[in-house]
Amino acid sequence: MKAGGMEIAGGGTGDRVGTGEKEANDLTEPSGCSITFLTKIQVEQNMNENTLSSLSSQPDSGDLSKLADSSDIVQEYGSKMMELSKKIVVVLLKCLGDRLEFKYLDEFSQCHGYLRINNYTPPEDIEAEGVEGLGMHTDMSCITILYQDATGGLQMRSKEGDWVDLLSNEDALAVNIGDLLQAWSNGQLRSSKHRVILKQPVNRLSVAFFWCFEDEKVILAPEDVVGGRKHRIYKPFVCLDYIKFRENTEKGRFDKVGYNINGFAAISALNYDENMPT
Ligand SMILES: O=C(O)CCC(=O)C(=O)O
Ligand SMILES: [Fe+2]
Repeated sequence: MKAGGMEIAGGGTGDRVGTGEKEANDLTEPSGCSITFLTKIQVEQNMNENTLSSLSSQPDSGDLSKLADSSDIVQEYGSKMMELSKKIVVVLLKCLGDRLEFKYLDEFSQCHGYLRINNYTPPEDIEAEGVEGLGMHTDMSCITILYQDATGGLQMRSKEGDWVDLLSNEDALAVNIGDLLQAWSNGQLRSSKHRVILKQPVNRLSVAFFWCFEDEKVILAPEDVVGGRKHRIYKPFVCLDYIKFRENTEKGRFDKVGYNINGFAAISALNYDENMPT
């Protein structure tokens, strides 16, 4: 589908909101990274009880329209997110091993950024336990940097399987590891399961910045990133193939997370043990 002059993968729960198509509002970063800004979003209606809806179907959502129209602001925000993503990945590489930030930063030099503005409209007669705005999923990115407005509602799933509220703080950004980095790090960095629960009868806005490897990149955990497991738990795969896999299997499945990186690239069912990142 097309929205705002850009093609959008409608209905995906992850981050693939733009295609490789270059459009007028692409920015090329000096480092060789590029960013695609989506100034309008469109997510298929009725994917999730009509709570997550498109910008274009919400002409009265003043804040969102203003944000989308202010392309200078959107571009500046995207550029800052690109810079921040690079800084975050340096920290993550340092955590993975001594001097790995020098050795492997180059692997991320062609990363793209996608910006998605999510607008949630809950029903007026919302019940106390709330309504699901976005079902449990993992992001397909390397990392996602997320802003949520004061309404709150973002929840992370703990290792024990409990949902933990990520309290809203308009001065803070949340950072998620995505599936691509989970695979690249041989599962040492875990892609977080998350969802959105709406508890208040007010519109909710979030801005998600997805930082992703280039489509054609073959993802294979480097030898000294493989870590304590001593063997790779994911077979090599082309980034775009995983994105297509998710798009195909998730259409209409906002509430399912079964089709994740483990299902796509885990080397064998034997790897589905308690140590397997899920
Ligand atoms: O709206 C939120 O807080 C979360 C959005 C999200 O997880 C996503 O767009 O992938
Ligand atoms: Fe997400």
